[in-house]
Amino acid sequence: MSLEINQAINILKQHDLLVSSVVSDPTKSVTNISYNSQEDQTDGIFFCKGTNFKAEYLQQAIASGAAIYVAEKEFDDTIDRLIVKDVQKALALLSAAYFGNPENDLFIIAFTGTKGKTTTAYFIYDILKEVYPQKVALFSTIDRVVGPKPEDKFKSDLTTPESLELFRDMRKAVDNGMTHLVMEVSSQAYKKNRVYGLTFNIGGFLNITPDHIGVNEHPTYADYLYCKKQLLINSKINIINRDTDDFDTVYEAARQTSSDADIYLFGRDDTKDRLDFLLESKEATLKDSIFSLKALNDKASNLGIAGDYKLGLVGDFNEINGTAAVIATGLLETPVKDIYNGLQGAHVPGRMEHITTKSHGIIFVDYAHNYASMKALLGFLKSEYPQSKLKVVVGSPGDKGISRRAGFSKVLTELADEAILTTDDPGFEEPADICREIDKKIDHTKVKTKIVLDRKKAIREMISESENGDIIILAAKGDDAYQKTRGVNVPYPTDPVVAKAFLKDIEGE
Ligand SMILES: CC(=O)N[C@H]1[C@@H](OP(=O)(O)OP(=O)(O)OC[C@H]2O[C@@H](n3ccc(=O)[nH]c3=O)[C@H](O)[C@@H]2O)O[C@H](CO)[C@@H](O)[C@@H]1O[C@H](C)C(=O)N[C@@H](C)C(=O)N[C@H](CCC(=O)O)C(=O)O
Ligand SMILES: Nc1ncnc2c1ncn2[C@@H]1O[C@H](COP(=O)(O)OP(=O)(O)OP(=O)(O)O)[C@@H](O)[C@H]1O
Repeated sequence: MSLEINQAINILKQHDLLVSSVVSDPTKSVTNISYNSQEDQTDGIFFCKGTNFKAEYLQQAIASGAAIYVAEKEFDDTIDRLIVKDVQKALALLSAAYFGNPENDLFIIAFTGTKGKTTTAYFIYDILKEVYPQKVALFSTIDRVVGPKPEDKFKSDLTTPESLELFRDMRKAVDNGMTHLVMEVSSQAYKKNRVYGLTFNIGGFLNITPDHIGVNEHPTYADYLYCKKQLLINSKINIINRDTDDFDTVYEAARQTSSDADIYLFGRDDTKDRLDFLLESKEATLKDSIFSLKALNDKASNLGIAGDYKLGLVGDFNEINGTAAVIATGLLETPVKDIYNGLQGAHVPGRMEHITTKSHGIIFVDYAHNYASMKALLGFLKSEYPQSKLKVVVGSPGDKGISRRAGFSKVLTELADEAILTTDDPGFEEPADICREIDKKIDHTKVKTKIVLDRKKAIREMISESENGDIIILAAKGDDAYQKTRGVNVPYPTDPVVAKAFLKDIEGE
């Protein structure tokens, strides 16, 4: 991979990002790209970016071979440099060019939403794999898949990677023969310009509720919404949940760059205007749910996807994600039988996984980790199993999503019977303080609670204290295999592994 400095300058000029440049030989090409001084920089272009960036990092980069740097201010006047208005935007544009614009060789489907991005991305991935085996890439919060071999699948660090890694992994995907990419786009991705300059073939909007608001994320809900809606402004075809909050704002964003013919609206309420697909729940059991999709106009009928679908994942919210996936894959003219089969067999690690026990009720492991998702989850379980006690093991992270704590107090009071409050990624906060903060706003006349900080112990206690008829919900951590504690990812076996190991001890195979 390489990038000629002339080309870099032209790209920056086209986007009105270049402030000044000092370049000895513009025909020279760099053969390395990095924003981390700890990496090799031989003949490379180095980006000075980040809130915690220090001038000494550039000196390290120069010492290890950087040929030119890109920054928002002059840190050093001894080597070539491009001074830009926005280094994150520059990083995205120049990374795309450096890696040979792999985005042009991929059909990219991207989804955003406060909740359901990962689930919808896996649904689409599992459906498309039926039609394009070994040709579908996935960039999700859980895994990144850039090729068909086992080593082409690895754990993600972010929901949407930094632009350099994004284009690097797209390049790998294209070189590995991938033709389609399904990805999640977080609001932070737009806030940090990780996807700057990228146009998506299909962009989907699932929902928005207040979340990710705080010092390290979005200053206000308005900023969160602004960032989230950017996905639709940057997508050719749009799929929107008609029932989302702030629908008018979201729809207007789609209309900025797409005509009505390229905007597909789905929802559960047929009295709402402009609806293309009506979603109706038909049947739900402990293991699966059946929903139907009705086409309400010619545009929708033309996709040929109306009918019944079965999901191997319960939760009425998953029918919303499933519908979005059916429409997205329908737009690719995927045969209905493949959509049906892919959806029926879809599996999302840590999302509504259920574990049956012999005499301790049913255990659900789910990633629900704010008021809206927990309300959807507990509300669904309550309506399906009105006679059962809902017993929740949950914690809330430190250093971020502070509003989730009050959200948990509220939703546990509204819907749970018992709760054990425990540790979940405490970061630099004391987990006991976080649990107490949740506990003090719970109405204890409605729900019985206790605090058990050791998460494994909390899970074991809840299982020991439950019997058939009870529903245990291990919430908010999904398949996470670590506890983020004081800057370190402390290994943790995952909730399902802890639960299954304990059941084996007390119930045998
Ligand atoms: C607050 C924030 O968004 N930070 C992101 C950002 O960090 P940054 O650019 O400010 O970098 P920094 O951590 O301040 O470090 C400074 C710079 O010095 C460099 N450095 C550092 C040390 C050294 O020795 N040499 C060196 O060159 C680093 O490489 C970096 O470029 O860019 C980094 C990637 O380059 C991200 O990893 C990082 O995400 C943080 C860790 C994070 O967790 N962000 C969360 C909030 C996030 O983005 N979440 C969303 C999901 C939200 C949702 O669920 O919807 C996501 O997309 O994952
Ligand atoms: N459409 C939806 N509406 C409300 N809640 C949902 C929806 N889809 C999933 N959930 C709930 O949210 C949890 C997280 O789902 P998922 O991982 O798919 O969302 P996400 O948008 O990727 O979340 P995050 O950004 O927090 O990683 C699920 O475990 C489920 O409890």
